[in-house]
This record gives sequence, C-alpha cells and structure tokens, in this order.
Amino acid sequence: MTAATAPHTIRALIAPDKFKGSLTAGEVADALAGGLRSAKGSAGFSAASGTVTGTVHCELLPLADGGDGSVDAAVASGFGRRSYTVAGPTGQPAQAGIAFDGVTAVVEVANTCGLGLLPGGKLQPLEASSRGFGEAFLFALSLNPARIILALGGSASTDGGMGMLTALGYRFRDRDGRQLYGSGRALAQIDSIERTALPELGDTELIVASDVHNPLRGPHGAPAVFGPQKGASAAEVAALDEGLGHFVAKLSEAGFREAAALAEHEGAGSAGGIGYACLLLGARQVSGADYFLDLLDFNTRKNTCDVVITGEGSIDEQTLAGKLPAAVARRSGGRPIIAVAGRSLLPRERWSEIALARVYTLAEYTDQDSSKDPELSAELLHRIGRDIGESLL
Ligand SMILES: Nc1ncnc2c1ncn2[C@@H]1O[C@H](COP(=O)(O)OP(=O)(O)O)[C@@H](O)[C@H]1O
Ligand SMILES: O=C(O)[C@@H](CO)OP(=O)(O)O
Repeated sequence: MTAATAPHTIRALIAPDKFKGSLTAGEVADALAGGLRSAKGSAGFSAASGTVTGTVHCELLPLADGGDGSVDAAVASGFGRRSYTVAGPTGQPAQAGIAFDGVTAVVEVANTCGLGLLPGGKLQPLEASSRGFGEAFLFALSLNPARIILALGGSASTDGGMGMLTALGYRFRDRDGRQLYGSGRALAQIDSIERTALPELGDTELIVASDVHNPLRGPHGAPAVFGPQKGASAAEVAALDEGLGHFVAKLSEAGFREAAALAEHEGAGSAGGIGYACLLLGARQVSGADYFLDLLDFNTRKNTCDVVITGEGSIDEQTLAGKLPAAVARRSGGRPIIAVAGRSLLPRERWSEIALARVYTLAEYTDQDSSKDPELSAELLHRIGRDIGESLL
C-alpha cells in the first residue's frame, strides 16, 4: 500500500495575449483554464477512477500589447467602455469601443481600422485607411481626458497615419486640388498639405502604446515587415515604401520640421506608420506590453501564484525581441513560465532566452490548420490546459 499524499493546491495565473486571427486573449484564457481545472488528479476531474491529488486554482488575466484587445484590457482593469461608430478600414461603418476612466482614454487601432474589420476578410493593402482611428481619437478628445493612450497594432493599412490625420483636420490634396481620403495608395498622390480646423490638443498627454520598434521605411520598415501580412505583394511593398517617402517629403515641405527625423524613430513603423503620425503630433512612445501589464497590476497579482501561463498566436523572433510573453516572463520573479502558442518558430534551445520553461503549441496537437478555426483552437487549448494541469499536480 502506498502512503497517500496530501492534496495540494496549484495556483496558476493565466496571462496570455490574443491569438491573432483566431481567439481573443479572454477566449485563450478561458479555454486553458477549463482544461487545467479538468486535469486528471485535480478536484475538478470527475472520472470515476480519479484520485484527487490536488486542486488547480486559475486566475485569469487576459492581456494586450497595444494590438487587439487593448480596450478590453483597460475595461477589465476598471475603465468604462464608450461605443462610437467610425469608418472602418475601407470606409464601411464599424462600431468601435474606447475605454475611459475620467482621466485616461484608450483608443485602439485594431477595433477601429484593424485587419479583423475588413469586409469579407479581404485584404486591402493599398486601399485600407487609418481614418477610423482618427475619428475615435477625436471622440476621445471630446471627453477632455488628461491623457490618451493610442494603442497601435493589428492594423489593415499602411498609410503612415494619413487617414488619421485627415480625420483630425489635415487636408491632403492631389495636383488637381482634389481632397484625398487617406490610404497607402493615396500617399504618392499628395501634392499639398494644409492644417485646417485642427482639434485643440491643449495639455492632453498623448502616449503611443506599441510593441514594435520598426522605423517607418526601409528593410525594417512598416511596408517591408508588416505589408505582406496585410496582403501586399513585393511590388506593392515597394510602392508603399516609396509612397511613405513622398509623404515624409511633403510633410517637411509643409513645415513639419521633425518630419524626416521622426521617420527614423523607433516605433514610427507601428500600425502601418500610424506610429509616425502620432509622433508628429508630439506623442511619447512606451512599451505596449509593459503599459498594459502595469494597468492590470500584473506585478502584484503574480505574487500569489505558483506558475504563470502566457502565450500568443506565434512565438518567434519578435517574441524574443520583447513582445508580451517576454515582458510577462521578465516580471515573473523566478516563477516557472509556461507559454502556449498557435505555432512556434523557435527551437526549444532558445526558450531559455526569455526564461520560458516550456512552450506548448496547437500545431503539436493537430495536423489541421487551426489558425482560422476558433472552435478547433479552443478545443486544442483545453487539451493543452489539461496536460499542463496534469504535469503540475
Ligand atoms: N489558433 C491558431 N493556430 C495556429 N496558429 C495560430 C493560431 N492563431 C494565431 N496563429 C498564428 O499566429 C499568427 C499571429 O501571431 P500573434 O502573435 O497572435 O500576433 P502578432 O504577432 O501580430 O502580435 C498568425 O498569423 C498565425 O500564424
Ligand atoms: O499593425 C501593424 O502593422 C503591426 C505592427 O504594429 O501590428 P501587429 O504587431 O499586431 O502585427
């Protein structure tokens, strides 16, 4: 007869980012928690033969890094949500949400002009615009906040923020004097720029929360690195890069003294160059991952857990460069960090570079492509959660 071991409790903090294109951060956390609680050996496991060796307590903390889910993360931390209709990435109305707590407003690119809002999911690398983000920005300004968090990422456009600036009252005209709407394609057609009816920014502090450090143009710029995921062919990437060059030259001509220098600035290439336009307006840049981890009080919440489970759609070089799982791992104070992802492009010997104890991927659990299949993804995450639970008990 073996001596019975006293049941113990494992406290897991489930703190993932979204899996872009398939699941929100909240859905990822829910599916993992369901799996962990059903692990064989846990008090939640109901099979007749189950011996209870412990309990898994899950604390759910869906996160964001400036991309999709940033407004949701602010709302989860106690902000109110305000709904507002904006022009989506191709001009069709989109119901956007901003978060506001009376002092700070959070405005998000992904829920105003993001990839997920393209009609029929059809990518529009040249036509998509950041105008809707500008409209939400204006709405946030009308609430008189002390500061606005401009959450950048997940955009459908590569327009250098031209659409956003148009919504804020800048007028871009072609050589025949026709007003341009603001899109990647329109960048090359700009002949003149006027500043008209600009909103009063007053003392409002503008903060860009983004987790990419790319400059506006060049081999590491917005078109080259993020254009292909928005559907741009090699020729379109080149045209967008050239268009952005023309945009910068025209802004310099129109009296923006910093226009050329800011194009080189780290983060100018976030959200198809909306980062650049925000910097032109005087915004300060912070790490999106760190901003939202602070807002959701991660440092305190991690203190009461034994293990942290984080993740994102794709674990890759960008993750190592400081995306959300890396920021979570950096703050976890020596607790074991398990990452879960749709796919991982990193060999296991590189996990330790950001202190990941283990990486689970959906790709290891199926032969099918789960990247566009939320139901399958949630089911696989449930299985992974169960396996993680069983490995911990
Ligand atoms: N359910 C899934 N199954 C497999 N791969 C996924 C899944 N969801 C997302 N991915 C992969 O992750 C990529 C998005 O990466 P992610 O880390 O979520 O976003 P980003 O890099 O923009 O922050 C997708 O293009 C896809 O390759
Ligand atoms: O919107 C984009 O162009 C990119 C970079 O900001 O976003 P993500 O990192 O979500 O792919």
